[in-house]
Amino acid sequence: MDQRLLISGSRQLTGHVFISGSKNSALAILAGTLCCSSGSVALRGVPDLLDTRTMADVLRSLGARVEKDGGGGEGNALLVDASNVGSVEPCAERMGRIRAGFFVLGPLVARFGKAEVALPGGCRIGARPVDLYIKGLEALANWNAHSKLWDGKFCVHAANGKGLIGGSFHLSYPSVGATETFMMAASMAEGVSVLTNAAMEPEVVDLAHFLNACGACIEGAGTNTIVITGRKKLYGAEFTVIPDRIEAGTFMVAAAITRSCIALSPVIPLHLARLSEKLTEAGCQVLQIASRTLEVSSVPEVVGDELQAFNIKTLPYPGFPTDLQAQCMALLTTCVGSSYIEESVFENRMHHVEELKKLGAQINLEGNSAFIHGKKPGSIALHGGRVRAADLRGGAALVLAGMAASGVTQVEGVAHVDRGYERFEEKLVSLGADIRREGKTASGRWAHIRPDGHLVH
Ligand SMILES: CC(=O)N[C@H]1[C@@H](OP(=O)(O)OP(=O)(O)OC[C@H]2O[C@@H](n3ccc(=O)[nH]c3=O)[C@H](O)[C@@H]2O)O[C@H](CO)[C@@H](O)[C@@H]1O
Ligand SMILES: C=C(OP(=O)(O)O)C(=O)O
Repeated sequence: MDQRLLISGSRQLTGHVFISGSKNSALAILAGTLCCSSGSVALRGVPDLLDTRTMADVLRSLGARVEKDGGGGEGNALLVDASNVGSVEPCAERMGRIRAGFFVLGPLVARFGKAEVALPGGCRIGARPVDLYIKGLEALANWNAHSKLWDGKFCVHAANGKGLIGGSFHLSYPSVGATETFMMAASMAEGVSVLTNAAMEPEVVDLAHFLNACGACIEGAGTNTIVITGRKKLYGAEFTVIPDRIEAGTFMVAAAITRSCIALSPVIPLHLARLSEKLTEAGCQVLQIASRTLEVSSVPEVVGDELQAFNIKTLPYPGFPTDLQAQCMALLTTCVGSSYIEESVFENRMHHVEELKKLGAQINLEGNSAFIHGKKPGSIALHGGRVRAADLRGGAALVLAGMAASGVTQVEGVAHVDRGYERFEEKLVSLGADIRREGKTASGRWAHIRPDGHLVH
C-alpha cells in the first residue's frame, strides 16, 4: 500500500530515544549465519525492518530456519539455524529488494563450493557494481576459479566444486560489502588469507566479532589489513548486534534541526565522532552523559539563536559517513551561512536535493557537490510542501526537513524509510514530533494508519 507521512513542523523535541541494533551489521551477520554448519545462532538486537525481514526470507529460501527468539535480551532476538541449508540459489525476487542479499555469496561458495546468486537491490544511489566481491572470491578459489554473470545471476564455482583455498587480495577501494564477503568466505577457506585496503567500518568489525564467536579466526578487523586463518567448520553462537550509528546520527540531526535537546542510548560515541564534531562546529552541544548515552542540545537558550554552516566530504570510515549526508544537508539548509557537501562514496546520492528545494531550500548541485545557501538570521528556512523519498537516507532527510519547516509537509515513498528505520515516526512522536502516517485505500483516499498498522477509515 502506498503510504505517506504528514508532518506538522516547528515542534521542539525532548526526552530520550532508544537506538535499535544496526541494520547494516545485522544484515551482514544474518548472511554470516550461513557459515555455521552446526548449531543455532541466537542473535539479539536485530532491528525489525523491511530489510531484515527480507534477509530472513533470503535465508529461508536456502533452507535455513529463522524464528523470533523469545529468549529475551536486548531488542529483537532471532534464532537462526543454517545447519540444514541445502540450496545454493537464494530467492531472486527477495535478493532484488536489498543490497545485503548479495552477502550470502561468500558463505555459500565457501561452504558448498558454488552459488548462484541474483544481482542485488538496495538504494539506487549509484551503479553499485559487485566486481570487487567477485574478484575477492576468485582470489580464494585461485587454481580453478570460475564465475560468470548469466541470466541476471552470478554463478561462482570453486575448484572442482570443493571448498576455497586461502589467498591474498588487495581491494582497489575499501568496499564494505566486498570486505565482509571476503571475510566470511576466507573464514572457511583452507589456510591463511590476507585482505588489504579493507573497509574499517564498525559493521565490518561487528561481523568479525560474530564470526570469531562462531569459531572463526579473524584478526585486524577495524584496520586496513585483515588476516583470516580458515577453519573447517563454524558453529552457532550467541551474539548481540551493535547499536545503529546511522539511526543514532539521524536522531542527533533531528535534535539539531528542531533546536531541541534529546538523549540517545545505547550508542557507541566513537562511531559518531565525525558527526559529533560537525554538530559541535555548527554550535550544538554534544555531551557523553554515560558510557553509552549521548545528549545533543541545540536549544537556542543554551547554544544561541542560530546554528552555523559547516562543510562535509563523505568518506569511508573513519571519515564522514555517506549514510548521514542527506540528513546533514537538511540541517545545513537551516543554518546561517554557505556550505558545501561533497559526496565521494556513491556517484548518484543527491536525489534529495530537488525535494529539499520544494521546501524552500536553496541548493546548487554540481555533479556530486552540493552548495547550500543557508538561511538569513532570524528567518525560518523551510516551508511545508509535498515531497517524495527516492532512497532511505534521503527519505529520512525529508522527514527531518519537514520537522523544521513551517506548516505541513507530506513525505511520500515512505517504504524507502521503512527499509532502514525501526518505528521511525513512532520514536519521533514519542519525543514530541507531530507526524501521522497515512495509507491509500482501495478507493484512492488517504486514511490514517495507527502504529499497529491498522487503517482508520
Ligand atoms: C547493507 C550495507 O551494509 N550497506 C552499506 C554498505 O553498502 P555497500 O557495501 O554496497 O557499499 P560499498 O562500500 O561496497 O560501496 C562503496 C563504493 O564502492 C563501489 N564498489 C563497491 C563494490 C564493488 O564490488 N565495486 C565497487 O565499485 C560502490 O559502487 C560505491 O561507490 O556500505 C556503504 C558505504 O558505507 C553504506 O552506504 C551502505 O549503507
Ligand atoms: C545505502 C543504504 O543501504 P543499502 O546498502 O542496503 O542500500 C543505507 O543504509 O543508507
